[in-house]
Order: sequence, then structure tokens, then C-alpha cells
Amino acid sequence: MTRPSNGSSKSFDASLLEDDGSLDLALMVSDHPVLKSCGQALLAGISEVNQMIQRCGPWIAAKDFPPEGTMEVNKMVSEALTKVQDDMQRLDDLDLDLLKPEWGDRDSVRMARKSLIGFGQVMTQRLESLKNHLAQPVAKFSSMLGEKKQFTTFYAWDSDGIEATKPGDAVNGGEDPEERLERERSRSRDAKGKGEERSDESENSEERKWNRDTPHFQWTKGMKLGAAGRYVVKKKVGEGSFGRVLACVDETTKHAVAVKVVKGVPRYKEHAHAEAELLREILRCDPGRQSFCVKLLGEFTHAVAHCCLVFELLDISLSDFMRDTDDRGLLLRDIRTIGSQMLQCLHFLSAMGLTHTDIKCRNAMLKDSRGDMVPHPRKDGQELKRLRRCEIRVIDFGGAVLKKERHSRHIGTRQYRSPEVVLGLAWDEKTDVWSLGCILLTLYTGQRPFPVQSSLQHLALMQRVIGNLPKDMVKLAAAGGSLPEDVVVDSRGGLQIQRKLSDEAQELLNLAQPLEQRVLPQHGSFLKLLEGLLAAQPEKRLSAAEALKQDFLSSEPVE
Ligand SMILES: Nc1ncnc2c1ncn2[C@@H]1O[C@H](COP(=O)(O)OP(=O)(O)OP(=O)(O)O)[C@@H](O)[C@H]1O
Repeated sequence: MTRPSNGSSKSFDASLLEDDGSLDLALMVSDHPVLKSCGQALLAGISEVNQMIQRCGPWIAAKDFPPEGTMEVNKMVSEALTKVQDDMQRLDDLDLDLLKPEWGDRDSVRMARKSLIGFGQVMTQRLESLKNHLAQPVAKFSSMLGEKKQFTTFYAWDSDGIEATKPGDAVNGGEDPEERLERERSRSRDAKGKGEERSDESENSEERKWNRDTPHFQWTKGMKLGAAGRYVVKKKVGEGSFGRVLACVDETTKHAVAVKVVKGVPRYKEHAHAEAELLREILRCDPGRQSFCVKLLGEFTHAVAHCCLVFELLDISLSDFMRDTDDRGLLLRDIRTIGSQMLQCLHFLSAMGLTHTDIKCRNAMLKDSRGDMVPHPRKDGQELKRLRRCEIRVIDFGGAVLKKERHSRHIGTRQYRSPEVVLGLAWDEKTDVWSLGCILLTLYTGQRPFPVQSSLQHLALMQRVIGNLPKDMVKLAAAGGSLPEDVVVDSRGGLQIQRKLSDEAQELLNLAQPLEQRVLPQHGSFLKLLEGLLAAQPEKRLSAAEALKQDFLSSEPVE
């Protein structure tokens, strides 16, 4: 195996990385699926790393870097580092007490894991060395791009006719470009109480691409962050568009914490400061910790560019929980607890005059996801996880809006958007209540109620699930010119969709059941709550305070 080189050393090791047999051996001695997939990924990574070494070697030797090529390889290096770190973490997390006999004996698995981690470390060092040698030219080319940015045109915030995003712009797990643009627009507002948007905060497509391509913060296990190295990094626990979340030990309190390291993009840094400011205000208004909002423990800057927010460490989001449990959903008693806690959170935010605007399964995290498998009361022959301790925290306040602030038309994540938002009408805190209705129904059925990709498809599906949208809302949207393209009002004041949906969307629509058919007859009080949360008209939708008084939440449900 190639000897580890020192990633920070000045001289560049141009020799090619090779497997001295450790990977082959590890793959031979164990059939453990994690070892197999990580081993194969590392094997495949060798030629990628070698290509980068071969490409950069001559540049580094001649100290002459081509701008485009350098930026491109730098991005490839960052992606490769992320991949290898993720694999190392999966190997690290592998539980040697949970082995199937066909995966090989415990010693073989342990030995194979050790070999793979050893090779992963060598690969990491070679990649870090490359990164270090590219750092200076990358900084130079990035600042050149920054200068260029001053001469480009910015978006007009209020315009809905924003520039179409190119198909290649789709990022973040297949999120469509429109979605991404809308989310970034809403996030880049001066969201924290100044009441107006600043046009210079908007992004042009070049800036957006640059922001998006800016790699996440590169971390390593044991790395120290914060003043006097207070936070020692243990592992990565999550990642979003704006930052990477690392589980750390706070050396001062000896507690485990989560540190969100925001990408080194100036606008994201500013945005994260604003989020921290809001979270401090929430904490100030909630000394008894009854709001179920995530607790911010601190804020610091790392290496000038990265704003870091320190949070209480949580376990997993409801969306990860659903994925890990094969979308089986939860017991009604756990749904009730989550519903009650989320409503208390929304009630609290509403009393502060705040709308979260991005309530969704990904932004609701369990403090502890441990549980016991019990027979599934709604699906014969299956099991689901009964939580031992059901406690939720709402995260991601980056898009929260105060009553007095301007309400952007584009908010939230499509699948959780309320009818008034999809129709382009005025919205308030009741939009969060709708999103919560979507979460509770997801936890009950195991399926997201609105797995849609466009506003057109969304409106069609809403009508199937909750019935025709009220004529008043439709009329208002038509009068304001905010109906989505290809949607018109028919002679009876209802919505008519004029474009044929894709076959897939049409099939989804054909199979969609109305709300009342999705809930078992014995769960009438749950259905009543859902109907109140998913009322189309915001005025008829329950407020969080009203919903908290519903029968479903006041007595132990029958499963
Ligand atoms: N306090 C925490 N404890 C543990 N994991 C966390 C914590 N906060 C966030 N995470 C994990 O990190 C992920 C990203 O966090 P967050 O949503 O705050 O980042 P973001 O960049 O704002 O994301 P988004 O793209 O959704 O806006 C979450 O989905 C979650 O899995």
C-alpha cells in the first residue's frame, strides 16, 4: 500500500495510489454488505484519485494552474473526500454485535473493517494533499469570480418571472430547479425583523451556481472547532443545502452537541447569523423550554468563512426515521404525542408572530429514536417501531417570517405547501398548520400525501384528497393573476386543469384516495383533527391553539 503522505506537507507526492492487496483481501474475507459496498467504492475511487493526481501533478510542478481545470478538479477532490469520509463513517458505525453467520466470523469482519479504514485514511490523506495544493489558486480564481459578480444583473425580488434555471442546476437529491430557486429566494431574504428585502441579497444564476458548487466544510474525526478547540468532531450527522452538521463533544461541558458548519459563502454566513439571532430570541421567550424548538447553545466562526451554530444533539429526523423503518409509520399514540408537541411549537411561534414556513418531516427531529418492534396495528403481518421516548424538536428556522415582514410568494417545500401558497394568495401562520397535517398523515399511512413535482399536479391532487378548492379562493387567485400556468376557472367557478399531466402524475392522481378513506373507521377523532388541519381555506383551518383542544389529543387513542 502507498505510504501515507502528509496532507499538509509542501511537497506533492505525484506517485499513484494503489491497492497493495488490502482491499482485495477485505472483500474476500467477509460478505458483510457494508464492507462490500465500502470496499468496492474505495476500489473504484482509486482510479478517480489517480486521474486527479495525474491532472494536477504538472500544474503543481510548474506552479501554473488553468482556472477552469483547477476549479473543476477542486470540486472533484471535495466530492471524493465527502464520499470517502462517508464510507469511513459507515465502517466506523458498523456494529460487530449484529452479524449474520453468512457474513463471516467476527474476527474476519473486524480485520476486513480495519483494512478498509486503513486504506480510506491513506486515500483521505492523498486527497487532502491535493486540496491543499489547489487551495491558493482556487482562492484566487474564486475572488476573480467575486469581482465579476459586481457587474452582473440581480433578480428583482417581487417578480415571479424569474429566470428559468437550467436543467443541470437540479441539485439536492433531485429537487427540481424551480423548487431550489424558490427555496433560495425565500432563504436569502433579510428574514429577521427588518421588514423588507434588500435587492442586493438576491442571487444571479452565476452566483447561485458558485454558491451551490462551493463545497461543504471538510471535516475529519478528532478535528477541533471553536475557541481553544472546544468542540471535538466525532462524526457527521446530517447535511443540508447550507451546511454540514457534525456531532461533537463539548470539551467544556463534556456534553455531546451538534455543530452546523455553514458553507463558506458570504451570503449563507449572513443568513446563518440571522437564524442564530432568531433562535436566541425564541430561547429568551421560552425559558421553560416548552416550545419544542431546537435549542441553540452557541455560535462561532471557523476559519473566517464558516459560521458555526451549536445545537443540542438530536437523533434523527422523522423523514430519516420513516426511511429506516421502511415507511411503516408510527403507532397512533406516538403520532398523537408528536402532533401535540408540534402544535405546541406552532402555537408558541404564532404567539411570537412567527411562521416557520418549512414544516416538514425533515425539519422535525426525534430526540431519541430507540424503540421496540410491535405488531403493526394497521398492516397485517407487519411490525412497526414503538418509540420508547417520544420527543420532538423543530429545526431549521432559516426561512421563518415575522408577521410584519414581507411575505414572499415562494415559501416552503413543495410537497408540504398549503393551497393558499400554491394559489399565490396571502398566507399566514395557518400555512404551518397545513404542513403539519401533511406530516401527521404521512406518519399514519407511511406515504407522503402530496408527492408532487408541480403546482398543477399539486392542485389536482389536493382536489382529489380534500375535495374541490373553495370558489372564493379560486376566484381570488384568478383575479390576482396568480393561478399556475394552464389552470383556469371554469363556468361554475371551479378549477380546471388544461394541460395533460404526465402518465406517472395521472396514475398517481387516479390512485389517490380521499382523506376519509385513508383513515380507519375506528380512528374518527384522528380524522377529525386531520380535516381541521387540512382545511383548504385558511380561515376555516384550525389554529394551533384550537387544534390542541381536539379530542384526539386529549385521550389515549385506540390503536
Ligand atoms: N441538532 C441536530 N442534531 C442532529 N442532527 C441535526 C441537528 N440539526 C440538523 N441535523 C441534521 O442535519 C440536517 C441538515 O440540517 P439543517 O436542516 O439545519 O441544514 P440546512 O442546510 O439548513 O438544510 P436545508 O437544505 O434543509 O435547508 C438535518 O436534516 C438533520 O438530519
